[in-house]
Amino acid sequence: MVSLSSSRYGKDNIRLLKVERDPSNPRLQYVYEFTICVMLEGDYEAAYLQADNGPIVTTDSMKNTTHILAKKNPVSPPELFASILGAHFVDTYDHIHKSFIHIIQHRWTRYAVDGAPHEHSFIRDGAEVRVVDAEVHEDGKIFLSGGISDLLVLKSTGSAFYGYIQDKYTTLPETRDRIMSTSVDATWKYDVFNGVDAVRASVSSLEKGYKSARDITLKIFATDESASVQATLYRMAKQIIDDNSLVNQVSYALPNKHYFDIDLSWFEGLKNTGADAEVYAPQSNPNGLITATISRGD
Ligand SMILES: O=c1[nH]c(=O)c2[nH]c(=O)[nH]c2[nH]1
Repeated sequence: MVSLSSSRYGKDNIRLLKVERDPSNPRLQYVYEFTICVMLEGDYEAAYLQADNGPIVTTDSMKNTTHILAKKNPVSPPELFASILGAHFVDTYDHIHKSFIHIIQHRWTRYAVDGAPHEHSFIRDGAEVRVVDAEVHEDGKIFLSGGISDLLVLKSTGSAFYGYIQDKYTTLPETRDRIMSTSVDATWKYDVFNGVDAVRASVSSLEKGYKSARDITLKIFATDESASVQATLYRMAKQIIDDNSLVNQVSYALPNKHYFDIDLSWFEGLKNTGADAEVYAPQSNPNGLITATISRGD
């Protein structure tokens, strides 16, 4: 005896790029490139249990729907587009009860030519992406989260690490000045929205959520006299919650990308450790991984 405990299905890696043209100057353009995953949950058990395809909304149709709704709606901010897309499936099909939309927005940053921002030319400045998740229920509730992934940062001073457990397993030297580097993975959750119109009414807060989370991450990374990745992470998350009334939870996953001093004293007594360190050895593995979720209230 077995039973179907849970199931979800959909289309992953739907790719699209949308060009939006300024109404007063069609050469002034904005581009949005997304990779999207659409997943649905509902009453389609017969497809699994009886090989009955009757209740299946095809994953190919999900891809088509994504393209059509991107044509008919604004795609920015991605939180709004994810809500529109997710609501479409639960509103259109009675037997679909929940949809899960995951959007990765790839960075195309307008660049300057002869000192002036160019109207329609963009540069991919790094691997960093903006991420959005929308969980849309048929009763209209929309659970949104925004995020940043693969934002690679490094500071060459302003980070210390000492005072930790010293026991027979410890070899790590304490340091008052080290390189700190991480690839930021941050996620922030919003209060639940009641319907797409409520999301639409909060577009400016969603845009501000993304901009302020990114700015705060970069600013606190740079300015905090860091005692540890843990302490710096907490300050970032707290500031994001303090500055965004609709955000109720922030999570970070911060790999600690180590750069170790290289002892060169064997060569003519060269001093290259501690305060004398200038040439470091980047470590690819293993790496620390510091994670936490910080919530509003208790
Ligand atoms: O900021 C840090 N936190 C740690 O928990 C840790 N552990 C370690 O070896 N180096 C570091 N750095």
